[in-house]
Amino acid sequence: MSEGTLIVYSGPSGVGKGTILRPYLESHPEAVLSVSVTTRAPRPGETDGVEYHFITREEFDRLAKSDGLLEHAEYSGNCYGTPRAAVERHIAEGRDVVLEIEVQGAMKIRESFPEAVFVFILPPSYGTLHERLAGRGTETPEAMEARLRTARFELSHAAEYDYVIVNDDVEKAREQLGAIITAAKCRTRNMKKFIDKVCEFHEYA
Ligand SMILES: Nc1ncnc2c1ncn2[C@@H]1O[C@H](COP(=O)(O)OP(=O)(O)OP(=O)(O)O)[C@@H](O)[C@H]1O
Ligand SMILES: Nc1nc2c(ncn2[C@@H]2O[C@H](COP(=O)(O)O)[C@@H](O)[C@H]2O)c(=O)[nH]1
Repeated sequence: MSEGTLIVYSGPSGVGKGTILRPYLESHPEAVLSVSVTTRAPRPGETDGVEYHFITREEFDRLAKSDGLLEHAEYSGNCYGTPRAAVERHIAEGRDVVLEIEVQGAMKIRESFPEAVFVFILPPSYGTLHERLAGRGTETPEAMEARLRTARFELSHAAEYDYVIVNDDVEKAREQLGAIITAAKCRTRNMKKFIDKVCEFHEYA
């Protein structure tokens, strides 16, 4: 069995990452979204263990110290991290794993998993990003300002990703994401074990 593909998926808050990704996950049961741990409070409608594992700062520090996180970062005053065990298990089982994480964490994954595929979602403009975040209505005005400030830093790192999708049209962006993941899964570096096995078979056939 070939290993699954690790997909690192980033973009500023409110750009539409969740909106684009959700249907992909629904129609690709072989792909899983890693459920991060966070110290931020749940938003209305969020459930512990579904969108995030909501934990205290003490629990977060313990996990980070015991090497239980693949990466972690601070974002807008809260801590976020990717639980290591579930990701490693899914990849070994041949499942694709999506990490929806911010830029600092993505750069750490780049060092530890250079074979991962890195996708960044861009808004058509900064003004549109503002409108979408405001339209979602989940943030206080202060939190929204902080997220928009962070967005400038994140946008300055977009060119370091393998692929960039401009989310000016949800359907088009969804198609592009599907095409990128399909192509990434065929890369020789993801298929190396499989290729080696086929070559071995031919030697002895
Ligand atoms: N192409 C689009 N055109 C118009 N509105 C959009 C588009 N894509 C997403 N939206 C809207 O923008 C808002 C933010 O989208 P979403 O919650 O998916 O962003 P996000 O990047 O996942 O944010 P966060 O990182 O904060 O969770 C939502 O209200 C969504 O309906
Ligand atoms: N470095 C990490 N970033 C993460 C992780 N889980 C989520 N995130 C990113 O944080 C921001 C804010 O998320 P929100 O749910 O509060 O809007 C967003 O960019 C997420 O992609 C993680 O495990 N590590």
